[in-house]
Amino acid sequence: MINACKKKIKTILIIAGGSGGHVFPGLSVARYLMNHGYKVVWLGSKENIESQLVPRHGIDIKFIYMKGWRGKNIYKKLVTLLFLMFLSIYQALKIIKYWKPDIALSMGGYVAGPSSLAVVLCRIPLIIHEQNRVIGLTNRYLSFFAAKIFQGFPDVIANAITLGNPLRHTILSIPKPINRWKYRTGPIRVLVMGGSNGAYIFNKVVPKIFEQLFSKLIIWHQSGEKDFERVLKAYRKTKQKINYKITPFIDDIAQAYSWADVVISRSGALTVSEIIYVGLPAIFVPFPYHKDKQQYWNALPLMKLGSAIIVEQEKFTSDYISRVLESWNRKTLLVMAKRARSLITPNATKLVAQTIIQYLKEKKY
Ligand SMILES: CC(=O)N[C@H]1[C@@H](OP(=O)(O)OP(=O)(O)OC[C@H]2O[C@@H](n3ccc(=O)[nH]c3=O)[C@H](O)[C@@H]2O)O[C@H](CO)[C@@H](O)[C@@H]1O
Repeated sequence: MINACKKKIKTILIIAGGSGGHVFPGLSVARYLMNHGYKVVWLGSKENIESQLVPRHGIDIKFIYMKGWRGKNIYKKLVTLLFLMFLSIYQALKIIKYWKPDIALSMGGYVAGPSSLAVVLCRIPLIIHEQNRVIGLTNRYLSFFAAKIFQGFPDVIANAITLGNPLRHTILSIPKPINRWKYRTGPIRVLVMGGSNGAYIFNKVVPKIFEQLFSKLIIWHQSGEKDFERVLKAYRKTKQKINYKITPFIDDIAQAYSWADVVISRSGALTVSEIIYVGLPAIFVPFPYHKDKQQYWNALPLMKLGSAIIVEQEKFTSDYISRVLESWNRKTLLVMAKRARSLITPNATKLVAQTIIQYLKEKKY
């Protein structure tokens, strides 16, 4: 009798893995849902960023084995992919049957395909979220099975709801550019970000830019774990002891954004959304190996607005970027920062979480 009266806490399964661009927005939504009395569980993969980050937020995470399939031999690739696909769907099915979630939100990454198919096979409603300005292959197929489709930017998927990309609450509380810039003097502060794992091109070229402009710049360079020592050596070789800081991964990215005058960055969907929200001028170098050029499309509206420039990777040389940086001062940068903020959208974390909550209420799951 007592049990029958007890209200069951609804469980939301989040599927996201591989890189920050999928995991951080998932964590933002998870935090909101947990603060509103919902239980969140997570499916990811063991080798990636989510295995460390998610448990730190008090969320139960389980893993499936799924990898990317780059390689030259097409048959080998296909057989490996099929084998991995079946294995990971089987693993996901077992986990889902154990957790019995009421709904699943797939934020993408390698784990998204098999885990979301397992969700559909278990007849659990699936919501997918596309962060980029072009739809990825996995989401293209999953969209046929999804109960709802959310998108970060408008006009990407015909029947999707545009809710924006969920950002971390620490980023949402950064003051506006005009207030950040108010008492700022001294060299221009350049934040270098290569997506979740650092970018080799920045690691190779930016120390040379620093060598050319060291009296005019302070650099905070996110190198990725793999290249950290090499990048540190490259800066030390410049014989300058001050005005640079190298970090493999910046945990408190809000602090870095608040500090920066300008960002040199890849244009992953989340970084672009964060730069818009915070209001920061940028030099974007899109990841050049995506067939759909998603990072170029992510950055394009900012270039059109005049708050950023897009530099293709082969044109990212120390001479060219030094010239660009020298042509900017704090006054020009503030104008650019304000332009970026004109693309700001409402709080996507709240919108995504509230739409899920509403769906659960309407369907009485
Ligand atoms: C190479 C590749 O396939 N990249 C894709 C990947 O990007 P990836 O995850 O690398 O990049 P995103 O820009 O989307 O997200 C990076 C996230 O990590 C955070 N961060 C980064 C560095 C750091 O030191 N600290 C930190 O917190 C950023 O603030 C951001 O929240 O997923 C994105 C979202 O689908 C896509 O748009 C990208 O094209």
